[in-house]
Amino acid sequence: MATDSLPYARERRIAELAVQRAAILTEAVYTSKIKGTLTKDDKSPVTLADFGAQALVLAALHASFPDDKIFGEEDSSDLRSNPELSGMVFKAITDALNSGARGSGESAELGTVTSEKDMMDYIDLGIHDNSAKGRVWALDPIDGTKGYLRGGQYAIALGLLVDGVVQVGVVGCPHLSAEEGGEEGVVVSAVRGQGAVVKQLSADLEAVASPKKLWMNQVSSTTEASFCEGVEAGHSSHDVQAKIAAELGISKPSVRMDSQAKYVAISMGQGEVYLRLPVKLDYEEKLWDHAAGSIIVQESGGVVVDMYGETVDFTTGRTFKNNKGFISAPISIADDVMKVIKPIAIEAYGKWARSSL
Ligand SMILES: Nc1ncnc2c1ncn2[C@@H]1O[C@H](COP(=O)(O)O)[C@@H](OP(=O)(O)O)[C@H]1O
Ligand SMILES: [Mg+2]
Ligand SMILES: [Mg+2]
Ligand SMILES: [Mg+2]
Repeated sequence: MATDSLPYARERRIAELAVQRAAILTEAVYTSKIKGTLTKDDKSPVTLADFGAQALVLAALHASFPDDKIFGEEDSSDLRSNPELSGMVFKAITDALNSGARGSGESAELGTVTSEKDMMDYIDLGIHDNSAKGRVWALDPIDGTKGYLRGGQYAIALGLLVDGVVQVGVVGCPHLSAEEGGEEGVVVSAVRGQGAVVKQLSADLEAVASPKKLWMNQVSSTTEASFCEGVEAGHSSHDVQAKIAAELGISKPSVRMDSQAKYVAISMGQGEVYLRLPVKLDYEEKLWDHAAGSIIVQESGGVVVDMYGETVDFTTGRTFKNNKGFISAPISIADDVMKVIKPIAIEAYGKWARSSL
């Protein structure tokens, strides 16, 4: 029986279990032929698994933390106008809950989804928009949907903010291994001040007595580093990133990977620097794309700042209004990395001012 004695132990435990449960659904849909893909208003894709995973995780948060507010990436409007898709999502949820896989099955702490109406109501618990005050969860039910559809990496990412500061982060990566050649499927979690750990996604998560602690490669020079970046050229500027890498003296080619698996990979020592420079300055990064991943890097001995070296400000609602470009690096080289990046960012994008200053 879990004791939940440390601060945020219960939040971490429930978040891990909710992510594990959602991953049963996303993996089942991943291996099936029908993904129910739609294109959202911003031209990005969403699948039936994004909706299903959001319903399952928010049902769990509602059951365990009914007073907390939630930011969820998706909403139910596409399902309410599309009964066929809604039925498919509900079937995927029922199948996942009845799958017999580790983490499925009845649990009072994780709640349940008993009807399509229930499902849509849970999905719509994610509409909150004030991140500055109180307890707010940020969920990305599938981060890297394009990667998910391509057969690449994806993540289920859940963070908890308290008064605008991320305190807990859990990221499940069904296609990432903790070690080369190791079993695919990890769930990484972090609590501020308590470090980050990794478990197998297939494990009995509550029974893992001493999960492996994460610590980034504290390389002594940027020339020893390798860097990762997104696969999608529309999500970050591969050109600016290549220029930065050259200035840092990084000779190894970049590792391209979708989703917050990048944050997780560098936390596990698979690469050191994560570069995410904007393609266009008018894009506002989403809170759920960074909340969970960033605390995992910080708790693994890393630094996460924006491309001007500024602290990331999580208080501005569903999108970041005070930061552009996200950079992660181990503490050992973070200052050297930022010395190189800041002038390149100013040259490429100008001196962008924080909106609230
Ligand atoms: N123009 C853009 N610039 C930066 N990020 C973008 C973007 N358009 C979409 N994204 C975000 O990039 C995320 C995926 O990141 P990556 O490219 O590292 O895999 C997407 O998450 P979702 O897949 O959850 O929608 C989406 O929120
Ligand atoms: Mg999306
Ligand atoms: Mg995302
Ligand atoms: Mg998403």
